Amino acid sequence: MMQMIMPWRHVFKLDPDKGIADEALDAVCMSGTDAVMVGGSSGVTFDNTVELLSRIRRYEVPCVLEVSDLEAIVPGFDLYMIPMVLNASDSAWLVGHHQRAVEEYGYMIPWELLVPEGYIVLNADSTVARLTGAQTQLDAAGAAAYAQVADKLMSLPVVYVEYSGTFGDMETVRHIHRSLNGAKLFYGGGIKDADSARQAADVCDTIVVGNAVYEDLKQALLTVKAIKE
Ligand SMILES: CC(C)=CCC/C(C)=C/CC/C(C)=C/CC/C(C)=C/CC/C(C)=C/CC/C(C)=C/CC/C(C)=C/COP(=O)(O)OP(=O)(O)O
Ligand SMILES: O=P(O)(O)OC[C@@H](O)CO
Ligand SMILES: [Mg+2]
Repeated sequence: MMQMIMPWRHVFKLDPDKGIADEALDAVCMSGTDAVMVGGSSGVTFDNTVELLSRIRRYEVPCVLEVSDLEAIVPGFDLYMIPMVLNASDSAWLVGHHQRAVEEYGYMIPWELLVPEGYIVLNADSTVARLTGAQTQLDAAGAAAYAQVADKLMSLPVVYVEYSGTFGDMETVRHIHRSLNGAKLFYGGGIKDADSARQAADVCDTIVVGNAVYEDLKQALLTVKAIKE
């Protein structure tokens, strides 16, 4: 599974809770992005996830599910990304829901398709920060320390710096990137055009573009070419 995510530089994240027209979905899937990630922090259900997956499956682009709800785990994705929120105030978001999922799914879990992600949530004003009670007041060294726990103590393959909804502090992201040995660094939050995509791509391994797809698709599509030139 690491072989699959290693070369990713660009990912579009689509939210099953948000509608997307066929034409827009076509543009996203044919954009040259490395993968489409399906996920959101609220309103994700089994039905809206199945519906989105079946539409994306008309295309060749890799399609992965970022699991956020036990009730919305749908078979048929290429990979399952499993967020573990390192700076959550409640350990349910670090390992609790995960323990319940493993107990429930047991032997049915295709472990080779699971990719754990060490999430560091840094935008206090985001749904995911509120949901998980994330301790977002971290300086660069504090955030990098979480990243090193994920990378060096927990051997997680991915660290995900999550500024969902706002463009983050790129110096913090650079600092985190430099502190990693083995883990790949994903960055998401507020990337909405070519310029913000280049800035973020400069300081991480993989950029994730979410809300921009729904807010200004034309600009969102420019993020692919911008970082692949
Ligand atoms: C046969 C078969 C396919 C079996 C399935 C195997 C499988 C995948 C088993 C599950 C194993 C497992 C360990 C599952 C974990 C279950 C779980 C519920 C874990 C909790 C995950 C978590 C920490 C969720 C919190 C929210 C979060 C971090 C979501 C990630 C996505 C995110 C941050 C989206 C941004 O949200 P958005 O809505 O876009 O935000 P804005 O409103 O700001 O835009
Ligand atoms: O929606 P945006 O702000 O682009 O963030 C992308 C992604 O990191 C959300 O989980
Ligand atoms: Mg979003």
